[in-house]
Amino acid sequence: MTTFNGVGVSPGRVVGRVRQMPPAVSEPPAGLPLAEGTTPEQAVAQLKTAAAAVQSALRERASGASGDAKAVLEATALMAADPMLIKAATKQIESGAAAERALWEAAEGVASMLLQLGGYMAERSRDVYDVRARIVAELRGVPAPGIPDSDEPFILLAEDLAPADTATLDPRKVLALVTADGGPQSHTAIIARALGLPAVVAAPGVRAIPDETEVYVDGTAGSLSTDVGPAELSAAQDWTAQASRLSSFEGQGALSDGTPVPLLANVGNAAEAAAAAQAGADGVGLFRTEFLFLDREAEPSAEEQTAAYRGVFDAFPGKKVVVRTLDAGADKPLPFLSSSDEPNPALGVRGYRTDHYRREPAVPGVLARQLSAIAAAAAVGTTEVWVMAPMVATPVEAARFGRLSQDAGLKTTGVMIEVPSAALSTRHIMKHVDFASLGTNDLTQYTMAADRQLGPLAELNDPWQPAVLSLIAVACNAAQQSAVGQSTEKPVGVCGEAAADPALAVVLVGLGVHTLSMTARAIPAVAAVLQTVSLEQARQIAAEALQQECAAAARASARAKLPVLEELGL
Ligand SMILES: C=C(OP(=O)(O)O)C(=O)O
Ligand SMILES: [Mg+2]
Repeated sequence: MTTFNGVGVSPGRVVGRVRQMPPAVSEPPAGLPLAEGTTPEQAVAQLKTAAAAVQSALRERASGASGDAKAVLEATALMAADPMLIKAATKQIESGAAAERALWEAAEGVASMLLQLGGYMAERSRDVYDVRARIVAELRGVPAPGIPDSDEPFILLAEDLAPADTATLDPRKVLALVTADGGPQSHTAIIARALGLPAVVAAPGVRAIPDETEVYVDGTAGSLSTDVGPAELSAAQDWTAQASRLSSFEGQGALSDGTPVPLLANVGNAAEAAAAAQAGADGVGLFRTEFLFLDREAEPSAEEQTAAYRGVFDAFPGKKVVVRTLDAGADKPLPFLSSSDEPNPALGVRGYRTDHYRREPAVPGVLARQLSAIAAAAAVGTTEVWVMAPMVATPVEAARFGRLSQDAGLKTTGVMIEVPSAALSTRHIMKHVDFASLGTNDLTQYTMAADRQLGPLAELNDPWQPAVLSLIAVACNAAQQSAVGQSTEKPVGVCGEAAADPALAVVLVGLGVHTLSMTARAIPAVAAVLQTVSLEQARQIAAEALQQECAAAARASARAKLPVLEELGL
């Protein structure tokens, strides 16, 4: 029997056959000449045949897809036989370059031209890079990059998933995700939870499993086993039955004694907001606004921003939507805001810092203009709009952000507590803002000094680490202390992935967190577990977890007090 252990990041148990994600296509060496014995005419013909094959494969996939995936595939299929691309490559082949190198350079030229045009055209540069990789793979006779195509549902094994891969990830085809790399806060993990797919990350060795091998994946335990017997088959069947019981949620999040715990959604655009409202979310606890800014040459106009924010607000009339201002930095550089030359992007000019600690060539005022656009969108309709800044490290920054927001006409302002210094300064920070939201993804990476993207550090990058729980406790206690003598306590929420772990959700509430925001998919399971404990019990469970020496012990101590997890297969 062979078992591969990793970190379980999305619950569920399935049995299925695996498909390996092909490796990324490497760049053909610069100056690679035509192969001996190949004429330029032959190379051009090979290129055209490869481009046509890629186009028809993409068209076929598009015909079987729907929604966003269909649109992505159709746009990419069109690009595969783009005359401009083929013409530019032909020219290079005629001057002696190998077809794959010629295409690589031609595509670079087309993509940078599209990027210069900006807006919609700039977004098409992604399609150019995608077809380039596919045509080069076809010329080399290796599998096409990206999610494999299959008529049968399969378990996807990969190194890690890039954001672009997930656009074509069809949850009806992919039964589970297991990656050799990637941490609990990686893109793979976030997508798996959003789609409700069982997933394991940081499981070294799984890339050697041959395609079509039947395996059992346990996304709760974080394991993959090639030994599939009656016990595994029945565990998978039980999960399917339980999953359908946990697929919907109505009403409001609350503990067994009636203590309300609003369950909010993390969203990134209007479509996700509509889906979250449908799933019963009580509002939005984290609206990530990056989607509008990434891959853009210039800052989006006030009108465009206002329309995009309205799209999200409209999904939650009369409810709360917490908008997080732009969180970009050297890891996601924007030409008008940040530079890409920092040695340590996670510790650099990121999030709120891009406003106050701005460096050339960034333009000033991006944050103030974003706040005005949010205020303009909030002025119409009944949505209760709150704003918060990411990456705030000091009370002084919190005060500056509060003033900027109020100047823009926004009433309820807050900050994310995702840097240890902010957690330790909560008492002072709360004097300047109306609420705080704990970003446990970054709080964990900064507390543990462990890059959240790195699979090998997954054990450190675990929000169950007692040091992380201690900082959360410090922040919650300080928020409570700062309310002494006041009529109401300023709310402290959690909007990191920790909120989506039902056992950790209980601990967070026990530590003093008021609201939990997560991917909408996770809400039914979190709601089901929260309603089995009283506030007093949650406090005891949290106190015990806090006493433990390591993440595994903290998790085990909480789980032992929550028998409902076992009953629900979570
Ligand atoms: C919610 C968070 O923000 P992001 O994942 O977008 O950095 C966090 O850091 O926990
Ligand atoms: Mg963060």
